[in-house]
Amino acid sequence: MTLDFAIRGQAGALQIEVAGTLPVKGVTVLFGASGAGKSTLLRMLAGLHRCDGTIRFGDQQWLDDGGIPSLPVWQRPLGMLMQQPTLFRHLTVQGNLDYVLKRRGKGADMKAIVHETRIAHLLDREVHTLSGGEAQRVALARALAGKPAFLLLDEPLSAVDLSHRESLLAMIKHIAANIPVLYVTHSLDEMLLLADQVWLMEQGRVTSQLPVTTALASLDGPLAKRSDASSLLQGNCAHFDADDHLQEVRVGDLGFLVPVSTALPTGECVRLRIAARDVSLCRVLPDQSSILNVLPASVIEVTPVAAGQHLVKLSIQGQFLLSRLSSRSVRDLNIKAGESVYAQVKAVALV
Ligand SMILES: Nc1ncnc2c1ncn2[C@@H]1O[C@H](COP(=O)(O)OP(=O)(O)OP(=O)(O)O)[C@@H](O)[C@H]1O
Repeated sequence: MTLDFAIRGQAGALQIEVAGTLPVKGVTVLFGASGAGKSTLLRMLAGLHRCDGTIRFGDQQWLDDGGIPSLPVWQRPLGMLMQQPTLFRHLTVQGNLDYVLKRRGKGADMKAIVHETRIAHLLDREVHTLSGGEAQRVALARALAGKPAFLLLDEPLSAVDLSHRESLLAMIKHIAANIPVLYVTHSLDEMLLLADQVWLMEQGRVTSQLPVTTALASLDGPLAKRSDASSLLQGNCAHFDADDHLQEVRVGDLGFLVPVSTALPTGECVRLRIAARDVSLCRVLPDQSSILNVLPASVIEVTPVAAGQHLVKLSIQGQFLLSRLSSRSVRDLNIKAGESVYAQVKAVALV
């Protein structure tokens, strides 16, 4: 079942008009400048901000221009997490969960949810005694208790301190394997870890809806223009060299060597994150280099991105890799579309 919508509404002076189909699987990251209308779009979908148009989930009509009253917020099978956890402060953690269970949590496996969100030790606590990270985990558990068909997450890590972000992100990633998520963030790290799709939002409009690998590598898009522009490659784990702690990851016919502390299961599907500034190019295969990953690639596109800097989009086994080079190197090496080169990848990480 998909969530299909074509809605419009007003947020102050900003007119929001968006049509889309939220994929039924994985994480769709909604990305855009501050004030683009991301939070308002989520609130519109949830029924918390007035809008016109249509929203349909399978055969369930949530909003209809034709005059059918819109489905009330609490009847929409959505779980929502805001920047600040919105819990009832006069209730305990258990009280907050019970509140949802009474209304729409019929059949929810609370044992599994409490375990998944690691809040068993918090159930008797008063909400006002929780840390930001703990409160957000309780809010996540409460969202899951309503047995949502979709999760709408609006910068859920912004009130969580750094030390708890990683575990909450891992939790969200795990949950997203079963429940589709629309996720608002400004963070490239979060996008690289979670996103399957990226929707770019500008001034109340969604201007592109792309797979994350394509969005990252779109040279005319906002992600490639960032100084921390990065690529994601999909691969499968192969041999682990226990002596040097290097995990081989096969990307098509090529193997990347990735430093890891422990071996990953052979065949496991992983993502490789490679910053554009960690990729340099050479014309011939260097015969003596400290760089472990030197791989043949072909140039797709070259564009200037900043003073004295060019971005090169490469194809490597049919996937995209970005390289940020000095304009002088681009000129001296005569890097242009269609050329064959070697990409020297200085740093690569598993995400
Ligand atoms: N209830 C409201 N009344 C008036 N203006 C509003 C209202 N809600 C949002 N706005 C305005 O609408 C615009 C979009 O706000 P919104 O919070 O949706 O943007 P955003 O993309 O989520 O931004 P950020 O990334 O900073 O959270 C902003 O200019 C905001 O001030």
